[in-house]
Amino acid sequence: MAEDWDNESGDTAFQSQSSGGGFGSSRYGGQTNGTDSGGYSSAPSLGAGRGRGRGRGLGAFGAKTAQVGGISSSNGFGNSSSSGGFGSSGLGGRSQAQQNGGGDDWGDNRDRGGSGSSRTKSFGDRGGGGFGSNRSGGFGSNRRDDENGYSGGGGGRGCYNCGSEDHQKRDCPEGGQGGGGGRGCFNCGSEDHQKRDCPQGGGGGGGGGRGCFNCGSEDHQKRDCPQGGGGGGYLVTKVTLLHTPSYTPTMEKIRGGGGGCYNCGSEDHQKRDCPQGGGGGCYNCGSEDHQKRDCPQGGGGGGGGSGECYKCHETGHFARECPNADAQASGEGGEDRPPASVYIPPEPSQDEEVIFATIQKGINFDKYDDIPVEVSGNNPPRCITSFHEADLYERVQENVRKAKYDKPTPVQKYGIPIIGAGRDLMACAQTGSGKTAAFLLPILSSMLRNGLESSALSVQQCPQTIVVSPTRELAIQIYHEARKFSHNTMLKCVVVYGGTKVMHQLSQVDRGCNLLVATPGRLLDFINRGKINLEKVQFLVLDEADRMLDMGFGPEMEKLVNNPAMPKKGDRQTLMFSATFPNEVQQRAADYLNDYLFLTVGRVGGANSDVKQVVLEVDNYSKRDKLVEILQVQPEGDRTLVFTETKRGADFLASFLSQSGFPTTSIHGDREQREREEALEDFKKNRACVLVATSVAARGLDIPYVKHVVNYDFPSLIEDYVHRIGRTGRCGNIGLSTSFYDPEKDSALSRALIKVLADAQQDVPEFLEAAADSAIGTYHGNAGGRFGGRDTRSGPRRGGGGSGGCTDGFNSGGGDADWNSGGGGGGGSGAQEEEEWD
Ligand SMILES: Nc1ncnc2c1ncn2[C@@H]1O[C@H](COP(=O)(O)OP(=O)(O)OP(=O)(O)O)[C@@H](O)[C@H]1O
Repeated sequence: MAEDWDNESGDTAFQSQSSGGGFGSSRYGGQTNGTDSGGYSSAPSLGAGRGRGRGRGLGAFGAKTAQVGGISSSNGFGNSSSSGGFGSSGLGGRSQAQQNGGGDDWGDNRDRGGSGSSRTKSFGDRGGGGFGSNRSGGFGSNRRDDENGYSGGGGGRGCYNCGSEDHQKRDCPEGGQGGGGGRGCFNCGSEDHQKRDCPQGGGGGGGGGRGCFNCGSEDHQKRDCPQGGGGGGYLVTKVTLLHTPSYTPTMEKIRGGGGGCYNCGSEDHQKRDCPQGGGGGCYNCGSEDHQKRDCPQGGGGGGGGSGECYKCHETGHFARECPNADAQASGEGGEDRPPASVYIPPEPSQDEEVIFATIQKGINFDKYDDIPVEVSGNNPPRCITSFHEADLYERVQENVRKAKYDKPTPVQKYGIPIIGAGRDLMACAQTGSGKTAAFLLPILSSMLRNGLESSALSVQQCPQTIVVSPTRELAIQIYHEARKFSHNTMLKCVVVYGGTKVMHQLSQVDRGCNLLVATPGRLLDFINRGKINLEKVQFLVLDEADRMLDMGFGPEMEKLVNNPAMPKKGDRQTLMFSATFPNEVQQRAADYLNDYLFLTVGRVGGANSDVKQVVLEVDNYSKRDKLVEILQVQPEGDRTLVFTETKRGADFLASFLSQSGFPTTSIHGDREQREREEALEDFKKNRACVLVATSVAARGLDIPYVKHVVNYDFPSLIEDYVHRIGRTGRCGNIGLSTSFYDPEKDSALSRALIKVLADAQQDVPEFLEAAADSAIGTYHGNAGGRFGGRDTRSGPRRGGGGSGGCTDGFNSGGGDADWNSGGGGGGGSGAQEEEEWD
């Protein structure tokens, strides 16, 4: 589950806390990654120094053309609140240097960068260099001819020159000295002499630039610099990973040349005098019991000491007490991954046109009415047929009109009265069919009618509604929907999610909070801080509920519902929504629900039938060509969303597509939150017509004009497939999905895929049938009987209680025998649903 997002091969090498030096040196040399396009590297994944020093590094990037330029993490250098985080960066690389001379520009800047800088030539061309720390801790060596394109991280003991643990640098048989472990001269790159003998003169240790590392002048050395000495570095301030040909990252010196404090950035004092603390305890493991040099965990790079937790980078606790540790481990949508969250999201628009902007209904919107619906459980209320019948609060009704919702979708027709009647609900309806409004409209109406509780003056906020979402972007989207429907009311909606500055979001909550949308890690953090109190919760909503209850988020949800302040089930309303609900998750969900109704629109876990599904047999080596072929015939203005399984794969592909003439951006869990939001915005605004994404964008996102979803890599779970292709074909619009099926890798899902295709009346290719015949396993999905075809309470061969019927003759029971519809009103038997293949 979470591994889609955060546990990717190739990244793990960078993640060891104990080995990650504070000086996160990184290099993806020009040709090392095997792409024609030269070495694009995923900046975050290059964060060799992600360890103690949080130096994710400015990702090295060797691109063939200068315009394509290098994208890299915004954070590496000079993380403002940490002494660490000097990510050595190599922008340039062999091909850039050779073809464009582009390396010079970058190199000049970096040469002056002081700590963490390295010479242009060092990367991709010569290796060498790669650290130049004059302060604490780690280093990352960049070795020449490193075909894997990476070396660094440093921080270990042993020789800083050749990396061997058998000796120290001073005894290194390979010679070398000064900063960086390269052979030959660190100043001019020649292998004929050492830097001390360099005829071109040369700088001090660490980087080998000429002249002063502080101010760049060639007239003096750093130690004599009239501007004072110290660190410095460069930050990529333009962080949008928009791989357009015209893109050029902007470099800006931060903490430039200033000696000053490595902890808080102030130039008034040194780190040791920093009033903000700064590194009590061990920089390696965070313990206060010892210093880094005594750390029993060994390793350790530089950095640290910011007073923030090393795991989640929030203040107020150490890593060992981190309340977000579980969320970290689970890899929630990239939730709370380092580096420190300093991002302040833009204020939402007050412009009504923006607030009420929505996807236009498509030609199949009215066909929603043909989809069979079932409600099982005790005494379901009657469904509604129009918003007028919905008994919405007047202002909410008005906002529904402004949003141009003139008719409810099935999940709204059934869901709104169920929630309005105070019942718990587990609702499953196809992607893009309006589940968000199905829960928001009755909740907002109820809150407004029954009185709002929060006060901007309270130290603690007691929201009456909590909506949890598995990804940050989905949380933001739900928040905007809540704002839309509560427009012109006193009701206060707030969103909190990881990757953003904690203080900022605390201040948002302080303004008053009736409805809180949140990702789990940040929510639990705010609860632990005493900022959010759950005692007034009336509505607890789990959007993408099956995801929220699976192995990844299950523990967080457990903590949430078991919080002593949370009203017990029965005293709160618990509402769960998703397009997929595997049986085992349904069973887990039941623990949180009280006498709930189970609403299904269409088949549980079925794909949206407005999406044409094409499956192509494409082996790994042909995927790129095939994708280009597809994009070449894509009509102008259409957006294409391409899914890969790994974050690094997403970055490689995004870079490749950009260089192939398709403006492309990417979103995944290793990107800064600012980058993620900008990427999405670029895609929405068509500045990039292709978005390459991992599963972090698979669920819930409602992006206009996405006409085509491409599964470049097949997902590992059939539910992910259903959600991914559901990013198109929304709200009655027609969409297209193309999935590359690699027989070498994807056969385990062949049967589940056939079922999804057949259920949605799609063509099943012969190669897939053949694969399914020989596939091992008989389950629909790889977890065994995952697709809940019905309410699991009903047992085999039993229909649910059926709904009370719908006045417009909705097929709420006793419908098409193919569907597991309950007997109308009074229960009765429905057709047997196939839950498993065998
Ligand atoms: N009754 C309606 N009339 C017109 N448009 C609607 C209506 N209900 C929802 N929509 C629009 O349909 C789109 C999809 O809605 P929503 O995002 O709630 O779908 P969803 O079922 O939650 O999808 P997913 O399963 O992907 O999360 C949105 O743009 C929403 O504004």
